[in-house]
Amino acid sequence: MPPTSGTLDAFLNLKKRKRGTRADNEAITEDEWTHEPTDVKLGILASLHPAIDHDALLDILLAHNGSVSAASAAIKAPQVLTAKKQSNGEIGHQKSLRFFAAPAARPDGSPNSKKRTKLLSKKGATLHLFDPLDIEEHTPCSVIHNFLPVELANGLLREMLEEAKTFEKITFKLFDNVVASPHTSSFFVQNLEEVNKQKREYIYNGSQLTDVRQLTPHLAEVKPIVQEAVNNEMQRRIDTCHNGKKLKHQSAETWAPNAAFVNCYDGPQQSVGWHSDQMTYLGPRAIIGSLSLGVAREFRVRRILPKNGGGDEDDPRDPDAEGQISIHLPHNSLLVMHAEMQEAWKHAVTPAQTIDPHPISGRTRINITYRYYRDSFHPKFTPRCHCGIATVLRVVQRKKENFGRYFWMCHAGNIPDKESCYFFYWAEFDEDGNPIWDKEKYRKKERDRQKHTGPVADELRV
Ligand SMILES: O=C(O)CCC(=O)C(=O)O
Ligand SMILES: [Fe+2]
Repeated sequence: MPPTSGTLDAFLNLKKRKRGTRADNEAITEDEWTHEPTDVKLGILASLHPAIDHDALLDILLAHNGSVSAASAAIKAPQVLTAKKQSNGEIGHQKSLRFFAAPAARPDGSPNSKKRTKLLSKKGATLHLFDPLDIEEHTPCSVIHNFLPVELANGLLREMLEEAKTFEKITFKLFDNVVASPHTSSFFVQNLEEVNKQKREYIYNGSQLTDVRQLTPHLAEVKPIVQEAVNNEMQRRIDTCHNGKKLKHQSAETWAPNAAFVNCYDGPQQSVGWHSDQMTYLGPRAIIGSLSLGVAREFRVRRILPKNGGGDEDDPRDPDAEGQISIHLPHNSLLVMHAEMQEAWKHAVTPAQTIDPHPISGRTRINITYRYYRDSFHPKFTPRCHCGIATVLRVVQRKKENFGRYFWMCHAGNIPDKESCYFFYWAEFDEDGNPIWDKEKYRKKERDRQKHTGPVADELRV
């Protein structure tokens, strides 16, 4: 999610100031910002370059000695080019794929099972995809348009618009500050018992959720339809892309969603920054069924390019390093994020300059991600850190060394006023992604950790 300032208010005030005085892309003078703290500078940079990772923005800012204008100029320079908006600001039209594609291996790097093409979406270019065949060929996603019967889709949209009136922005800690996501959301589970369990037993970004709701009638009605479609899509992907063999650590179970995370984007500027979805409770190789309703928006994906520390390759922090792919998601489309996605790709909903209003929702887009919380990933089974909190499951994405390896780590770095205890434990899974707990190794790790008082362990620097 994009960074904002030290306090949200400060950030919003700065944004107002900025909006009131200049257009978003207009040059900024350094004098104004020199004495602002880093997080405020980051907020300014984020508002000028909303498509760039907050980690990358911080790195770029630091590389330019904290100068907002120098960092912004560097981002605009061709070598750190960001998402390209079409000059007219409208959602792009399909470019000829022949221009971008040539025969080669599959985009996720796994062996070919049928003749495929390699995307030539280059640094600095965004490839806009509308056609489900292109989407499944060039990304780890598949899309079904006109997914639900019209009345059901419209009914669900109306129901979610009503619910969204009381959605809130998620707050989280970023660089020692509490900031808010640039859209609103809420979390829905099967029944009251699950609501209470979610509130008491699960931790997100270091804290418990306060807004957890029961699936509404339409959310519940649509769930089995999504379940069936996602399982079919999963199998089809395994057959067509992986020679009939699921990925290592991909669950062999039926995908059976038991939660829905609902996002509301009210207007073209609301967005979600580059991220991979949390796998802590879903397990490795998670699959997510994502339903889009209302205004069509762009869902962008990009492959993560890990770095080996050499610095002689393309900058992996650059969101455009291998080009972004924009998947256009109209009302009533189901996007399946397949097992290849969360570990090795990031996704975002970038701000739009203009949108075509939807007859029911006006400028608003609703997105529902159905998720399968697996029993074996309940926090009562996963490692606890020194802070006494169940740990978060992550995967090495930034370094070539250990790329794709999973680990459990302390959440507390995300909690305001709390320091991380730097707990770190390599995660092990069986072929189907079930956790393997080597109790002896875990106890030894515990003893070692308790002795550990020094700086962050090297293995933490992922
Ligand atoms: O709105 C979308 O399409 C994506 C939302 C998302 O990435 C998320 O909820 O994690
Ligand atoms: Fe996501």
